[in-house]
Amino acid sequence: MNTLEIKNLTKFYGRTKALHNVSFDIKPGSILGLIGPNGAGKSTIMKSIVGLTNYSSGSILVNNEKLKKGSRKGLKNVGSMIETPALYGHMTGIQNLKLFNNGSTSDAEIKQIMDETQISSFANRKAKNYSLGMRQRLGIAMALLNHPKLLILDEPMNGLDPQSTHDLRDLLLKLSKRGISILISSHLLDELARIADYYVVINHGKVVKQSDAQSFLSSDNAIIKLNTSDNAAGLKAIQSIGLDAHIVDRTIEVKDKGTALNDSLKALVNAQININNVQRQQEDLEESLLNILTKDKGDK
Ligand SMILES: Nc1ncnc2c1ncn2[C@@H]1O[C@H](COP(=O)(O)OP(=O)(O)OP(=O)(O)O)[C@@H](O)[C@H]1O
Repeated sequence: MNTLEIKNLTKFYGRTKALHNVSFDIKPGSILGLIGPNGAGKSTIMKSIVGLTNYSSGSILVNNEKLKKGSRKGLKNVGSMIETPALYGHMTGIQNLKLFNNGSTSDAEIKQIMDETQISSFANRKAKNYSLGMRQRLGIAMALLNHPKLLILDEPMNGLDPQSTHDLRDLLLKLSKRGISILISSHLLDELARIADYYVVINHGKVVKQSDAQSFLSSDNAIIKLNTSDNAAGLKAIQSIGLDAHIVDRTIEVKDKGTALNDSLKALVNAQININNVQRQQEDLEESLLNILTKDKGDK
């Protein structure tokens, strides 16, 4: 059973179509990174799940239970922090936490959540005096109340310093190992790449790609970098067998497809060019995303 199933979610803001037939699932204990440019529709998906906005059509199931549009019923298993957390500024962090406890979280569990999100040192101060990072951490603590099976976090690393970002990453990995599923959006793609098991790429309200993290990054976009005794002649030899190659920063770069590595090496040996260095460079998440978005533009 999937923790979350979104099917054909479509949303109009007035006449603007913000989401168009969006479908994806999250399995128990997995972390799904929702990525895409500004205005792509990530927050709208998250808000639709937690009933902060009414979607126009489609369905959302949490633990096989279909959510009613605009209703919070069925959300007992969902903890969320979307945009800036909704805090009562005149109340302290602990008071805010206790207010959002529906009674199912014991004091000992609240203490554990405070320790895990590292808010104990400022939990007795009024929330209106918190920095952005403190607000984020309290927001995450609130999302962890009431034993969620699904966590929805919109840009949770916003405003966090490097140490807090690192700690949040560890916490999210720990939670996923406990079986909690996580839907997370972030513009910090390097950070996301360290935790996500699965990615869904949204562009102009549509899912343009979804895949597990491993195949997302090992898709046909790796590059072979070759340094040889004569790069100009080497490039010619590699291009002559039909491979896509260029010289970048005094290195021959070959698009890694199929048997490109073997074929390039053979071509160099046949042309009697010495190979000084060979590297295979995997594309990172940011490059993958840019490639997908560029391709999506080209398809239009
Ligand atoms: N309340 C609203 N009224 C009208 N249009 C809206 C509203 N909220 C969002 N939109 C539009 O819906 C589209 C999707 O916005 P959304 O906030 O979901 O994008 P996002 O991917 O979360 O972007 P960002 O990365 O900037 O947070 C955008 O075109 C946006 O202008």
